[in-house]
Amino acid sequence: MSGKGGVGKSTVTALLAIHLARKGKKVAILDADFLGPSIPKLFGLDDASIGFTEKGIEPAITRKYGIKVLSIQFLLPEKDTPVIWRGPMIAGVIKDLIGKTNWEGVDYLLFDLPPGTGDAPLTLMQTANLDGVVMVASPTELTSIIVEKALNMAKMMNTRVTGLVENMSYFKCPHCGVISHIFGKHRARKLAEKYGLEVLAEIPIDPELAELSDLGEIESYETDYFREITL
Ligand SMILES: Nc1ncnc2c1ncn2[C@@H]1O[C@H](COP(=O)(O)OP(=O)(O)OP(=O)(O)O)[C@@H](O)[C@H]1O
Repeated sequence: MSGKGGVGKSTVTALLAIHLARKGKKVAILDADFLGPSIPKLFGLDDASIGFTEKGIEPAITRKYGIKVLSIQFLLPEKDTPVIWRGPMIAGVIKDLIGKTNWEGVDYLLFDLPPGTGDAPLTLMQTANLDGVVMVASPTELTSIIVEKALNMAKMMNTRVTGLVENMSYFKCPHCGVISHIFGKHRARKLAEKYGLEVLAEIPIDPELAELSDLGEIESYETDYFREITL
């Protein structure tokens, strides 16, 4: 989850799923960002369809690492159909998708959430028996109160925070290799210290990552920024 939008939640969810899959784990992603689902696009699954068997909804499968992906996008009549739902509807659909999908054999189920502390994180924290929350933030957001609000939500809901991911943390010049902390240095580390949390990854701004994401080829992104994650 994240306090604000556009900080790279979906990108980080995808990179974390790839990290775990490369370690031999069976991974699934439930795209719970119904209003702005972007997980299918990252994996080139825009035109994917899902199946229905006696075991429930069968998610789409990514090409390279066999990650199971379920998104509301797969259930809409047209790609550009908006989802216009009030809170109780969102909560109901999240519960349905968790309960009625075939997650058999999956070691890790990741949820990509919409930004903020709204209905989707509330529903998951109340009903999904989560192992933890990965908080994603950009350096600029890390000094604002908004990340702390999200951290406090997890605390109030008795949900463990697995750790922080600082996205767009720095930029490494492709010509000379110099690292520039454009938006400030080690902000996640400072916040992690304050809350006794772990920094799971510091991910740079990388045009290659943006391009592969746009092309639906995020599984071809080779660099892994994640440290060992203990759940
Ligand atoms: N580290 C990065 N380097 C380069 N581009 C990035 C990086 N992280 C994210 N982006 C780009 O920034 C944009 C927003 O990322 P993303 O969709 O993952 O954010 P989000 O937090 O999930 O957004 P939303 O709040 O809309 O759900 C995308 O175009 C993505 O490719």
